[in-house]
Amino acid sequence: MSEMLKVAVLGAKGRMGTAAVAAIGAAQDLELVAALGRGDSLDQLVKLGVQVMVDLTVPDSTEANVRFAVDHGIHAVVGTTGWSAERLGALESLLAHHRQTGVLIAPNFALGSVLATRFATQAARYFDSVEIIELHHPRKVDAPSGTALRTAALVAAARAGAGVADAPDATETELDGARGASVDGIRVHSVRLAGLVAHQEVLLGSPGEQLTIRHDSFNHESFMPGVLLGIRTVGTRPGLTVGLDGYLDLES
Ligand SMILES: NC(=O)C1=CN([C@@H]2O[C@H](COP(=O)(O)OP(=O)(O)OC[C@H]3O[C@@H](n4cnc5c(N)ncnc54)[C@H](O)[C@@H]3O)[C@@H](O)[C@H]2O)C=CC1
Ligand SMILES: O=C(O)C1=N[C@H](C(=O)O)C[C@H](O)C1
Repeated sequence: MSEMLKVAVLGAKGRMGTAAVAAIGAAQDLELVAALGRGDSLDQLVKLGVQVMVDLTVPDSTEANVRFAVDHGIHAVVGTTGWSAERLGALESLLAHHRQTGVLIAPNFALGSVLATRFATQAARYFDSVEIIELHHPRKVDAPSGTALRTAALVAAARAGAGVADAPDATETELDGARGASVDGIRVHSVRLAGLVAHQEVLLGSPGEQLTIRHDSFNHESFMPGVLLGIRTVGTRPGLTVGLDGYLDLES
């Protein structure tokens, strides 16, 4: 029997961390050797011989956690939000000095969400207008969601690449925030509502028609197949991968 992969979860007592601890515990090829919370020393990762660290913490902590992992040759699977272009650039520079180490930054581990973002990116060039509505539980600390930021960036790049004009919008006066946030020119609206988990709609419109691409996560289990895929794959993909789609064969 091949050796089990030694895995640590950071943020183990949070909503995602709790689900990840259960999913890893149930996987026969993975060994959960550390379940860390805020204030726990990362030195334990080294002492325990952790091979893959899963970061499910908060935007303020994740960068330092991942840099520690990379510095110690530990692969990292990251679901935490807050990875700006600047942070990603700095991480790539660090990884250039640690060529065997892999990092996956996955704004969303739910396979349906990854597909929805892909479909929206494919559709974006064919419509005059695109806007994104993301809807989450009210305990979420960041807005817009990491998924919406990623979707907007990909949609904007697809439209720019195809030479699509800006979406029509005659707004002259606006109450602050009424038109949402502009992410690379794409309007993103954030809803926080008790009872929700994680949901997103991409609205695409042209005269006389509308296409809506919606994804719903109804619980945190929905993210776990993606987390497990990330853990099993990250060691075979040195360098930085942004988006779980990088580990999926979506072209066939
Ligand atoms: N990529 C994905 O599919 C998903 C990503 N997320 C993201 O994952 C992150 C966590 O989300 P939730 O679990 O809902 O949050 P949460 O607030 O329930 O859990 C975060 C946990 O991390 C702990 N923590 C904070 N700093 C830490 C540190 N330095 N070391 C260890 N633990 C630390 C907190 O004490 C808390 O227990 C958020 O950024 C969220 O947006 C959430 C759901 C899915
Ligand atoms: O905080 C959450 O809950 C989620 N965060 C991620 C995001 O910001 O996109 C992923 C998912 O939407 C749930």
